Amino acid sequence: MGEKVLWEHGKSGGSKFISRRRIVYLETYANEKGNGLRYLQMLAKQYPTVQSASSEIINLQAILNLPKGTEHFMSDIHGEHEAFLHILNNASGAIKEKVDLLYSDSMTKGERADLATLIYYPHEKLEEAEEAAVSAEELGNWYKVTLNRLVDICRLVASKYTRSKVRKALPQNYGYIIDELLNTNIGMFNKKEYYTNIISTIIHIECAKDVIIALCDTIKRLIVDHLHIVGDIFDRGPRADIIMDCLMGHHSVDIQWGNHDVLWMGAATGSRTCIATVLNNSITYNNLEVIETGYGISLRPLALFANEVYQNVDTSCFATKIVNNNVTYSPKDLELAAKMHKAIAIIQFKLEGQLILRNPQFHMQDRLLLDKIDYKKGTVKIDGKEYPLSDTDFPTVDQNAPYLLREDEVRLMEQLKAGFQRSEKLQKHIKFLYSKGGLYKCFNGNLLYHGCIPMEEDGSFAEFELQGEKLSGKALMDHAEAVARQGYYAKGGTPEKQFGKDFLWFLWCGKNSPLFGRDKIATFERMLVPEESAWTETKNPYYRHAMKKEVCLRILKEFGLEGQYSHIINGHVPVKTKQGENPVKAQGKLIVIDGGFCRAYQPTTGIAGYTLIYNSYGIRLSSHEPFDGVKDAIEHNKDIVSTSVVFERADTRIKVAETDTGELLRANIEDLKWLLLAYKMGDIKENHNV
Ligand SMILES: O=P(O)(O)OC[C@H]1O[C@](O)(COP(=O)(O)O)[C@@H](O)[C@@H]1O
Ligand SMILES: [Mn+2]
Repeated sequence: MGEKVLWEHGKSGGSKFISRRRIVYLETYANEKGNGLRYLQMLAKQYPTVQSASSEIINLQAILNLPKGTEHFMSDIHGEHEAFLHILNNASGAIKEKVDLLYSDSMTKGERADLATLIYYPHEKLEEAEEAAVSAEELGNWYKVTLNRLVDICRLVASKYTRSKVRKALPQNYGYIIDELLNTNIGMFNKKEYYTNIISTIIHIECAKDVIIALCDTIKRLIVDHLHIVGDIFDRGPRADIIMDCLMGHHSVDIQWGNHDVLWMGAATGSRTCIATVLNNSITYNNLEVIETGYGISLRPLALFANEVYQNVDTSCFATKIVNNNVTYSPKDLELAAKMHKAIAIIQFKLEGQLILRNPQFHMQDRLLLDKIDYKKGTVKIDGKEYPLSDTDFPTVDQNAPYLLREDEVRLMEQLKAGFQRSEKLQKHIKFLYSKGGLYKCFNGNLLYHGCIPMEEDGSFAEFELQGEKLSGKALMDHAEAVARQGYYAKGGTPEKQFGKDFLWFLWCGKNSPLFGRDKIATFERMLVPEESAWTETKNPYYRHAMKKEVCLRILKEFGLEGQYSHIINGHVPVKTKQGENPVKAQGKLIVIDGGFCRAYQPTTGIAGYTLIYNSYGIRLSSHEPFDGVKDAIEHNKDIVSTSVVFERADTRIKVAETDTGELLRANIEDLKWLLLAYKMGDIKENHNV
């Protein structure tokens, strides 16, 4: 746009020039923006005077020069709410870093760890301090020292934001006091007494604890500007619902859906296939709490059905996996869980078969296994090869119509479906996943996705035919996301809704789906075929090709990203650190940050996984030790951030101007300048009465 010329010339003024400016303004602005004037009129409602528009320009221009806000990346949380909250609290080591920065000379290592833990868990640590103090005086002194320290840390983390942004982030309670404390420099003339007086009054009127909590919350709120979740919030671990609640309360977050998340999205929208699979996954880990307590979905119908239909049936192949040794289950509990597990798994296999048969375009006919069972021989034929089965006692399977649900199974699924659809909490969480989530995200030069960009053997982008259209690369991701949305938002009972629901299941485990990235899901084999070679799930060629820098550059380019500071940030695949695997691949272009929160996988990975921090100094990768619970973390001041490596350092401190927000702010500044011109031209009148 001719904006630059316009403003340079503007300096000289003159009536002749005014008319030229007016022509340029009408031509360029109205033509380029279409309805430009109407847009400016709307903008004028927010900035009704020359003065307000000018102030905003100055404000935005100043923000461009501030350091870039910190981004925090987490992935593959898998229901481990305690570990997740812990890493969110300590911002992958970023809080400890600030404590060390300020106090490494004046406090011991242990004291600093104690202070950091207070910031993570203020309620618990305050109780501890209260109990430890021998007198009110000692406690008062502790409050005083702690309040001063927390204000210093808070001031440090607030220093890279505008005062207005900090003010908006302050908690309602005590926000005004914290604002005063943050902005009072005790070195300033006349202010020392004022400052110390605020602190002593806080202690005197017995609200030190509340102010400490408010300060700790403010530090945690300001330390990270934006959170990215690279998928797989759900399944395996105990309470994904608590994680979702926490994300909903977060000030700024985006989510790239993982295969486990879309499965839950499908279940919430009423796909019976997804519901059966969600239940199978949960019962596999004997984790019914998330369903019953978290989402208030009663499993009584399933328990009754399983007890009746699977009363005298062999369920030895369906014993649940117990990962958390702190919980003990009675043999009766375990027996019932195995029956429920078998009942729902068989329903799942039937419904999957129906879905595959009605969607030949998914090319998943090789997963139709219930009709490949030879009950006499006790075998199943998979890809033309016969395998012995460890169980053929399937009382509800009709050999002549193996994919048909029995009437009691239909009734059961209707009850369960109603439970999923009527769970207010689940529906709220899934809506949130739709509003904050997507299949991928381009953010400040990085490309984030959970699984893969499907590829052919030769490394070219794999083509999928979806609803008559051949799609690959970015177009595939965009289309797939649109269909995933259709599954939730299309009108019930329509073919669009049905296809959308089926497609959510396809995204979960479909052949080479961008979220799953494997040629098949071997749930059937893992449960029923003892021969382990049948369990192999072959990864999409992407996982081989993406190890090369040039391939990553090609992927980034496909998504419109290039340059030294662009990376792919991937989840989904646990990094086997124990076997010497490095999360940084393709000469630094690909970072795999499976958070490794999942306890079941920790013995294989060797550590609990990785998270990423991207601040104004560059990118830092943190590795984590397994989390042993909040109690242990508090008692031993555990950070669980074992090592933190700077993986890429910026040459100079990165400013907001260089970020996506910077681009947006520049566009806003430009619009506001046009608005100023419109005021000056008289096309829009100022309004001083607001
Ligand atoms: O180890 P589990 O919980 O039995 O799950 C195994 C299944 O999970 C999957 O790995 C998918 O989950 P991820 O997205 O976490 O990898 C399947 O490929 C596999 O069949
Ligand atoms: Mn995954």
